[in-house]
Amino acid sequence: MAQLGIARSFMPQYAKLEPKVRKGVEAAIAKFAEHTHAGLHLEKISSAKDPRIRTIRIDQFWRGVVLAPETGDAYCLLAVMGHDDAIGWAKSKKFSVNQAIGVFEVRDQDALDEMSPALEKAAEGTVFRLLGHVFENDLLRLGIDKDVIPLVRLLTEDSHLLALEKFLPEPQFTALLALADGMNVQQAWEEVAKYLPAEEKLAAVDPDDLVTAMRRTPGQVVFVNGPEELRDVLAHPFDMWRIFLHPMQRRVALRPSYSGPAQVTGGAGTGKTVTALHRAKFLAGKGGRVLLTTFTRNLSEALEKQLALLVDDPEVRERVHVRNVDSLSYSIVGRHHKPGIAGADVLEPLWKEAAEGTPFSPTFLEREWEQIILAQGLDSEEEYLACTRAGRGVPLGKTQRAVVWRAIGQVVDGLTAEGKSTFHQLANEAAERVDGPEYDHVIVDEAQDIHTAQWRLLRRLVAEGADDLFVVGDPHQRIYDSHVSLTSLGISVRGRSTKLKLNYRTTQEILAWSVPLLGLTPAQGLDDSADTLDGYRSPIHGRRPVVKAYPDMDAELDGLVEQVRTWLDAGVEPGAIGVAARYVWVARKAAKRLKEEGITAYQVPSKSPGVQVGSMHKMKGLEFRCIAVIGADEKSLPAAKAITPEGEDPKAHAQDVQKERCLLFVASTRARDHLYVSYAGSPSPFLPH
Ligand SMILES: Nc1ncnc2c1ncn2[C@@H]1O[C@H](COP(=O)(O)OP(=O)(O)OP(=O)(O)O)[C@@H](O)[C@H]1O
Repeated sequence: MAQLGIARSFMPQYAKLEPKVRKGVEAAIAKFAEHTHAGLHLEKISSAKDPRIRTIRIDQFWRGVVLAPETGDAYCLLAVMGHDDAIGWAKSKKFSVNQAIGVFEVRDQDALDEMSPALEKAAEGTVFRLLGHVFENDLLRLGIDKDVIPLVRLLTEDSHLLALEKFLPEPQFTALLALADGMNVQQAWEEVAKYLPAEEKLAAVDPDDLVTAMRRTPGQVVFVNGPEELRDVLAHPFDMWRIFLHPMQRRVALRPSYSGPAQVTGGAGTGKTVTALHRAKFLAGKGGRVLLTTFTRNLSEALEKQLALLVDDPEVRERVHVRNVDSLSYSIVGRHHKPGIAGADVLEPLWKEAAEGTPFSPTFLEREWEQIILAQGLDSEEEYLACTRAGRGVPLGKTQRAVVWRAIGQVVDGLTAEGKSTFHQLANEAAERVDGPEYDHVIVDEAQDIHTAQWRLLRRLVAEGADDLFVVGDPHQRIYDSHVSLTSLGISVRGRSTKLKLNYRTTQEILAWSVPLLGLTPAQGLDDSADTLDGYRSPIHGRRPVVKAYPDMDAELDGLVEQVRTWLDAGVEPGAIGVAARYVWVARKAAKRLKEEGITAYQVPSKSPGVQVGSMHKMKGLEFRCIAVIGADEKSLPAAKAITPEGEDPKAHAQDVQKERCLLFVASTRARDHLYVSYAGSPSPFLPH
């Protein structure tokens, strides 16, 4: 039986085929299993850049593109396209084994050849060369193909190098980008080494052995063993994350063991959740009981769905318990008594009343409670008087602390009288009530927004040791008040932290627009170190975001309706369109207007198939093909109500402004293909000028 590899490039094309054509493809693939090399009718292509490329007939119109190495009985299915496109695609590609790291690589040789004259012309006018300082031997050591080096020698500008990204294999492009960014050869090698196969020691690299190279590159080619595995791969062509992990994701998710807590960070859309899901499957597959937790219920529901796609074995699935942190606290406390949850209707008047007659605002008091008293689990006035108030911007003397303690006590008593608590109080109670570890592994997604009290609970749910905690988050997406220091909770991820940099969701154009929204303040990581988005990028390209100004809200909503109609007319499914606003009332108004115009729209989270409209907070962790961010005006972003006055607490003020920036960033980076931003009146100061 022949060995059959399916390439990553094949999947999105297969996903778009009509069911009838898919059947044809499946029948053609089945032949691979039945035949040996000689028995298959594979057509050679004249004047192809690589002599090993073939096509296979699916029907009159469709062709599969197959790589058939000269020796052995292995094939790789690379693409499925209409006849002419298939021939054009197949002719242009060249396949090779990376000489430094032994992985399988594809490059678009036609495109590179076509670029060459333009680069030569640009190089004629200057002696400067972007990579002129790098020796040829070093380029080869970094895995740059010797046939590519002449082109590299012509580069005079960063933009020329960036133009090669689409046509070069990723490890080679990464090496060149690192060198162009000013890294030395050793530093560039560290970037390339991220693509090293998982093998402990790389065997000698044979430039002609494409099959071994393919097997070493599971992010690009998956070999199927038998019809069942093939059926499984073909059953979910849209969900490539199930099978084709990036080498970094694979290394992090499938590492046999971490000696203690591990952390994965990375900008929006870099596949952190995907990595967490694979880690959960991996650990449960080894027999462990896994808690996979996240921030909200709709996020935990999304995790459940993805896990169902990823894990076939019911016994393994059974061992992964998916629960958002609030419902976890609720159910643990619920073992002892039925908790009552205090909403804003209860809390707001209590804080207002407590602040009266004190020099402090209700927000200041609430923050002091959340960030100091609940976060440190302080139970008595003595403890509060003696505690350090790291993170707060205004020092409080003993007398002031006594006033604050009394005011907060009044709120807590008010809640107790009503039989209610907040979720953070509940987390504290749950942490006290658990008898001991209930899981072997705890995996936390959206970790940046988990409150310290909730961390204490999570810490208690798993015994300290190897593979206890796997923490996944992005401090640039912090949209709540939790400024957690894992180190201060005794959770050290030192030496076990990885950053993902490649965005899988959003186009480079959307990223380039969105990242500056975050401003210049570096984000504080959960491990207390500054976190930057250096190297964060996307290989996908598309349209630039559109920013529209309107005279008033009515006109802005008309503009929204027009934009949503344009997307719908272009064939975008209603459920793949998201509309985000800073305020819930604006989101409601937008949904109402869309409905009045005959467009089905629902508030997020909704399972119904319509345009998904919601506040920016509700957009956390979700993704859409198209996003409209509305109400991005100066009064809404930052939202005055959410900002502590600078005079009251400068630190809290700065954190609040940053949180508002993050919100806009989160909303904008939910878009896969299109981002539309609008405002009425004056624009938010966060928008690019
Ligand atoms: N290896 C992969 N192959 C294909 N698609 C991937 C891969 N990894 C992630 N993706 C896709 O990229 C998108 C973003 O992934 P994911 O939600 O895991 O990112 P994230 O870092 O958690 O994002 P955010 O922080 O914005 O919530 C998803 O559509 C996911 O399916």
